[in-house]
Amino acid sequence: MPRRYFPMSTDDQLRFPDGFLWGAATAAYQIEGGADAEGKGPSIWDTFSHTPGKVFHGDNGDVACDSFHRYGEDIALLKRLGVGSYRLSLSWPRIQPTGRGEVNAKGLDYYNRVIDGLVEAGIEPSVTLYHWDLPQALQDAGGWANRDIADWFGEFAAIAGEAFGDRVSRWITLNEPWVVAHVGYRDGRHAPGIQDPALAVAANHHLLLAHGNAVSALRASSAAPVGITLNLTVERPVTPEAAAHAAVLEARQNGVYLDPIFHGRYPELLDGDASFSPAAAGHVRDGDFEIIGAPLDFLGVNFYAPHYVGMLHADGEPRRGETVTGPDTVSIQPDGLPITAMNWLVEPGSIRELLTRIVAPVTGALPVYITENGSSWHDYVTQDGQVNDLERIAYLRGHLAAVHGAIADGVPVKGYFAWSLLDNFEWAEGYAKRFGLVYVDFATQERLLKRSGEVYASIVAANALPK
Ligand SMILES: OC[C@H]1NNC[C@@H](O)[C@@H]1O
Repeated sequence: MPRRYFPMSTDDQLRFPDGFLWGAATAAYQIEGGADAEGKGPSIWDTFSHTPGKVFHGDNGDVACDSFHRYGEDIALLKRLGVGSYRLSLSWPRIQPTGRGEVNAKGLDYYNRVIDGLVEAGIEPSVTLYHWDLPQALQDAGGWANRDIADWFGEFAAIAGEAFGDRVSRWITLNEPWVVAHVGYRDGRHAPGIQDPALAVAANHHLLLAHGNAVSALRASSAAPVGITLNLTVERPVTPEAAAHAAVLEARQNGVYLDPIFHGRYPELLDGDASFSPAAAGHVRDGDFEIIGAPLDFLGVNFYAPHYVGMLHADGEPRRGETVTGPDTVSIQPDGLPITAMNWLVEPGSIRELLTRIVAPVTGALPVYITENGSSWHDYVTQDGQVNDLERIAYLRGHLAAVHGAIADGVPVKGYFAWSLLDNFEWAEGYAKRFGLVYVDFATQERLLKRSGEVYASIVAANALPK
């Protein structure tokens, strides 16, 4: 990657390039509530969260942050942050209650209100078509394991493009398809709660076909740029012997999306592995890679933490900080690295490694947006009504400095969306894990800007990070 120098840093701060897009992100099921309001159909997360034992504390998204009613408050908070864009997602079953055919006009009305409110506030709507809340009726027809879903999703994308395409500033087809396929269909921790590797690998491929169909549908109905958001992993081997395993893990999470989209194939490293490669499992048909490889205008990258991997000791006993992950492999929590409330490592340099070692060699000059980055901590409101989330501030500063470094390395990162605007429904963790720049009191729905939100607002205003 050619090193490029531009006046990015003065003595006391790290300046981001002119026009760098600052944003904040949420997702429909995590904030809206209104689970059956105004014609919305059930999603797989409505079903899953109401299934005993699936979500911590029995939490569900029936009300969440009540953004179905309080989106005006959310827009006011975005204005307070001074961000240029808001990344929101559309609830497919709010727009198509059964996922196919009939369109719910009141569902379109809701998103028109939100999008119009953003435009009026001078905030660009960055819209994710799918952020995990599949219409239950489509899951009843096989969900992402049914190849027909690629057409159903293309139909939904066309409806969204025609309804909102004149005001949306950028489209993201899918959020984290790896999580959809492998957490939803392989280990079952997320909706629909299936544990079947064969269905997971089928879902992996059908998500990509759906993505390709959505790109075409959006191109036909909207002039806005189109991309996809992938949660990519940085696997760090702690010994030379673990390097091969680390490479396989990166192929299983990164390669199974980056390679089909940008190289028209699945990772060669997974050839013959039918439990991870859709090609080896026989799902690839003639013409598929032409659909999947539809040219994009940007790549969205979600990143939170690296993973350290090693080989199990000869005695078969995991050492302190090691968790067995296979017959001879372990994941490792290195001493001395902070961990968040989610038990994720805090290691800011890893986002720079992700962008320079994994993303840039694939995307080249294609614009990249950090569409999610953030951290969860045990936040609380002090007697004087403050949330002094100093750990989140440290995480934010560290990762922004690392993104700044990646830009200086020549990676064309064009924007950063903090995850998340609000504390919200953190999937299987329910409301126990807070990621927001804004604290939400779920009993009263009051929103309170945290110290990290104030710091983020000052970084956005300066387009720079104080050293
Ligand atoms: O776990 C934090 C976030 N990760 N990416 C997807 C989002 O929906 C999650 O809340």
